[in-house]
Amino acid sequence: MTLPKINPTATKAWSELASHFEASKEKQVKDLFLQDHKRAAKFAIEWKDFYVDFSKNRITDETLSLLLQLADEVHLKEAINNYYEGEKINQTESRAVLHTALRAKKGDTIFVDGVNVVPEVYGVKEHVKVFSEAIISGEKTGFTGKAFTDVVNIGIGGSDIGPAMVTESLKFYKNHLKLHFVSNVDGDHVNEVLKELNAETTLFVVVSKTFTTQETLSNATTIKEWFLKYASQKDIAAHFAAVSTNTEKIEEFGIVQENVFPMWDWVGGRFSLWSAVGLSIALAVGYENFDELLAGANEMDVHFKEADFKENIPVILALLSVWYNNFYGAETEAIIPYTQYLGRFSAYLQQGIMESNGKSVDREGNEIPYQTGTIIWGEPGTNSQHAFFQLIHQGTKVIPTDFIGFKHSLHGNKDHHNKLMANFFAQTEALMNGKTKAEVVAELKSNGLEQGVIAKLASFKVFEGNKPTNTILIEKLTPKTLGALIAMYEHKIFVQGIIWNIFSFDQWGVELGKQLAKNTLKDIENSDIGNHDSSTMTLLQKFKN
Ligand SMILES: O=P(O)(O)OC[C@H]1O[C@H](O)[C@H](O)[C@@H](O)[C@@H]1O
Repeated sequence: MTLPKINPTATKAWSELASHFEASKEKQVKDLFLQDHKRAAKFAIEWKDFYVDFSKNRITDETLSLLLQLADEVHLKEAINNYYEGEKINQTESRAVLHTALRAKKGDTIFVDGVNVVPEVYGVKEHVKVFSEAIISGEKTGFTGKAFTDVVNIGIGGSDIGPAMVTESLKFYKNHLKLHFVSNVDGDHVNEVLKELNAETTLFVVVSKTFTTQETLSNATTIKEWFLKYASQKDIAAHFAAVSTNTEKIEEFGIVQENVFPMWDWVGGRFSLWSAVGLSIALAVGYENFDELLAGANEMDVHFKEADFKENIPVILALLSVWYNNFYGAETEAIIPYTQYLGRFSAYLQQGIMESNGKSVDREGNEIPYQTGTIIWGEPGTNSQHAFFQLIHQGTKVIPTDFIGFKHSLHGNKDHHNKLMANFFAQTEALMNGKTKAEVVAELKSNGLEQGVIAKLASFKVFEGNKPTNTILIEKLTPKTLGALIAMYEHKIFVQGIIWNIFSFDQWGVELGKQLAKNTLKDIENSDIGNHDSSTMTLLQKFKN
C-alpha cells in the first residue's frame, strides 16, 4: 500500500500529547512509582534474552496510550509491512530497503522487482562461509604459501564502522586472525596500519558499496602499491578481496572474480554489516558466529513485525524518543553500554541514527517545522561516569539515556561484574531519584558539618533527579544478542522516520562536502587557488605557503 504522507503535528494524537505534556511535565517519576506499585512491571518488556525497563521515564499510562495512538495515526503498521515486503520506500533513490532480507530465514521469500532475493542472499552467504573458513583454517594461503595472520578491512562509513564495531564487540569470540581497519583518507592512518603488517601473510578486503569512494580507493591504491613492493601483480589474486555492488570497477582494480562478493542497492551502507560487508566479521569470529549475529537480528525483525506495539521494543523506544525530542525539546540521547566490548557501539549508532534521520524536509519535500533526528553520543560505563555524567546529573539539559547491561560477564569474573552492575543500577536510580535539599542537609548534618558550612554547600549538592533512562538488561553478550541489539536500534530509526514523515534511507547531506572537496583538491594541487569565499581563499593560501 502507498503510505499517506502525514504531518505528525497535524494528527489528533499530537495535539493531545501537547496538552498532556503541559499538564504533566512537572510530574516526578519517583512519585509516579509511589502512586502505582505495578509501574515497574507495567513499563517493561521481557523478550527472549532481553529485559527492557522503561519505567524510569516521564510517562504515565496516558502518555503511552497517546504515543501509541500517534503510531496508529501515521500508519506505522502498514509502513512496517511495506519495509519488510521490499517496497521502494527509499523514494529519492527509488530503492527498496531490505537489510532485513540479509538475515531472513532460508525458506523466506522477499521480492524486489519480482525476483525473490533470498536465494541470492544465501548464495553470497555461502561464499562468505567457504572463503572465510579457508582463510581461517590456513587452506588458502598467501603468495609464499604461508597461512594468513592479518586481515585489513579497507572501507569507510558503513563499509568500515559496522564490521569494526562488531569485531570489537565480539572480541571475546575471536580467532587467531588479527583485524585492522583502514578508513580515513589521512595517510597517517594507513601508514600506521602498514607498519604492523607482513605482505606475505596479510589479506586485504576492500569494501565499498559504490566502489567510487575517494577514501577507500586512495587507501586501497596505497596498500596495493605497498604490497607490490614485496610481491608481483599475479599475487594480488591471493591477497585482495572486494565487496561491492560495482563489480566492473573491482575488475579494473585487479581483484579476481572468485574473491568478489556482491551486494545490492537495496542494502543501505549504514545497514550493510549483515551482507558480505561483514566478511571481516566472519574472518574474525568465524562464519558460525557471523550467522548467529544474523539469526539474532532476524529474531528482532520478527519481534518488530509481529509484536503488538504495546510490547514492541523498537516501537516503544522510538515513541519515548519522540516524546522527549518533540515535547521536552531534548536535543541529544546518550547510549551507555556497561561493557568495554561495546566501546564503538555509540559511534556506530551515530552513523545509523544521524545519517538516517538528520533530515529537514518531509516526504513531500516541504521544510519541516518540528524537530527530527536526535544527536547520539556515549561511551561505556563506568568510564563515562568519571567523565561526562556530571552534566547528565546536574546540568540543565534533558538527556534521555539508554543503559545497556549484561547479566553475565564473558570472562566470569564475578567480583568485577558485580561492581560494574552495581554502578549500572545505581546510576539509573540516582538519575531518577536525585537528592533533595532536605536530604543533602540531613546528610551533611550527620557528617558533623556546621550550620554555616551546610548552608553554603547544600545547593551545590542537590540532584534534581527525574532524568529519563531506559534500562536494557541482556543475559549475555553473544553474537546472537548483539545482532538483536543492533536490529533493535535499526527499527527504532525506522519508526522515528515514519513518525517524522521523513525519508530515513537516503543521505544527500553528505554529498556537498564531497563535491567541494573534489574541486578544492584541484585548487590545492594547481598553482591557481580557484574561486572560493575569502575565508576559504585565505586558508588555502596559508596551507599552500
Ligand atoms: O561503501 P561506500 O560506497 O564506499 O560508501 C561509504 C559511505 O560513504 C557515504 O558517504 C555514505 O554517507 C555512507 O552511508 C557510506 O557508508
